[in-house]
Amino acid sequence: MPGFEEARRIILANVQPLGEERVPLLDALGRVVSQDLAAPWDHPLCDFSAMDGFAVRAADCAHIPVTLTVTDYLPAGGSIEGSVAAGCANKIMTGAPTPPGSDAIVPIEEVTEGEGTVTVREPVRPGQHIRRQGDDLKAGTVIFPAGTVIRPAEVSMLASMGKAVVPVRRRARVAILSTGDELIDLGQSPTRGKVINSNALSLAAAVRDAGGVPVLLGIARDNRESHREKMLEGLKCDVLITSAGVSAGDRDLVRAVLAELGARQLFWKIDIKPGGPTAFAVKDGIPVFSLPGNPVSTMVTFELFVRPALMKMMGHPKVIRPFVKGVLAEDVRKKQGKLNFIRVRIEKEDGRYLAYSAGDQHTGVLSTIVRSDALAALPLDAAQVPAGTEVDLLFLHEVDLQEEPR
Ligand SMILES: Nc1nc2c(c(=O)[nH]1)N[C@H]1C(S)=C(S)[C@@H](COP(=O)(O)OP(=O)(O)OC[C@H]3O[C@@H](n4cnc5c(N)ncnc54)[C@H](O)[C@@H]3O)O[C@H]1N2
Ligand code: MOO
Repeated sequence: MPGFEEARRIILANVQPLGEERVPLLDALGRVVSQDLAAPWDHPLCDFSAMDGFAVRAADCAHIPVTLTVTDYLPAGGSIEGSVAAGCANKIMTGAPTPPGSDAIVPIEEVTEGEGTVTVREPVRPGQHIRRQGDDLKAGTVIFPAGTVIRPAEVSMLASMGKAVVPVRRRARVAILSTGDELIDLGQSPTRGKVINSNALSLAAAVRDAGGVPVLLGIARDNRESHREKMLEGLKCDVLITSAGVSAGDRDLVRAVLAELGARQLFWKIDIKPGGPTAFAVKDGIPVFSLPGNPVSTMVTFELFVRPALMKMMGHPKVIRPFVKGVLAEDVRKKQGKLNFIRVRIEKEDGRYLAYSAGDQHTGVLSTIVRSDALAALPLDAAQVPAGTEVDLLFLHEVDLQEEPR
């Protein structure tokens, strides 16, 4: 039986980046560049003024104050015809190309304007307040190598380089299959013994949150035919996730039917809690995650195993959320012999993360995961972990956000 890291290693060794597609720039947000992208031109395209003021010849201003004749006006986006002769200046606005002849910009605050003249009052250094052509990027250099994640800053750079369409890794299409005769669809009223298929929704939300595209297959009933039919449909996607039917029950058919379909099982059961019965298989290159049905186990195993795999498939160079050190704020009992991931609330005290149990840790208890900020990894061999123990935390969301100041 693999442990947590070994199971994740096996999974990541068996998934590969998906193909690429070209998408409009804004749709590339959060996606990963699939080919090196070169700059088609210099950025900036030409020398330009970084200040509202006057384009001058620095040599004319060696002795200040000096009065120069204003021969042109160059607003950003306006005339680019100006030039600066000896003893002259052009009025220029931020962003306008610097006129030939000039080699410095004097900000408006450092001059006195007259009738067709300008008097420079402060010393002038050659090159001051001029942004140079190609300072940011030279034509032909790689703007972003393949593997770059596109965030708003990358969008800004790509837009200024004229990249209206960007090659990116495909989003993973992830088939989600729930199994079980007790399940009913969202929208139906539950009666005793029936359970709304919430796992399909929590998994779909998690897939979308990871940047993938969920494909909801509905419910496979507890018979081989129903499993087979739905699984064959799911195997047309990039990934298949099944929920439930993977432990030791008479009707736990998931692994058996996957085997009949020719899926190669790489492991079943992991030395962790929750998520012990998780299985992983591959069918013709399609990874199949069989997650335990208890709703919290489904969500936790998605975070631990499926999310990194989806990230790798979608081209992300970094796929593993790191553990962050924290301190257990209270004694916790745990199952010995398994790495336990308990749901915790986090408070910050003197710069340290303090972890409090978020409540009942049974894997059917949703209110505990709703209340929790992180999972705390409690070591394999312990049965009781005392308050004050340093623990690894896996954050489920941002915890350091602050309220608006009053
Ligand atoms: N004899 C053993 N019994 C169990 C073991 C074991 O090792 N030996 N493992 C336990 C653990 S741990 C877990 S976790 C569960 C996982 O079992 P399955 O994955 O086979 O899931 P089910 O038994 O079908 O369902 C468990 C639980 O989750 C509810 N469920 C299922 N699907 C959904 C869904 N789509 N949406 C919402 N809730 C769902 C289901 O009604 C059950 O309550 O097995 C233990 N047993
Ligand atoms: O390990 Mo099960 O996944 O605890 O609830």
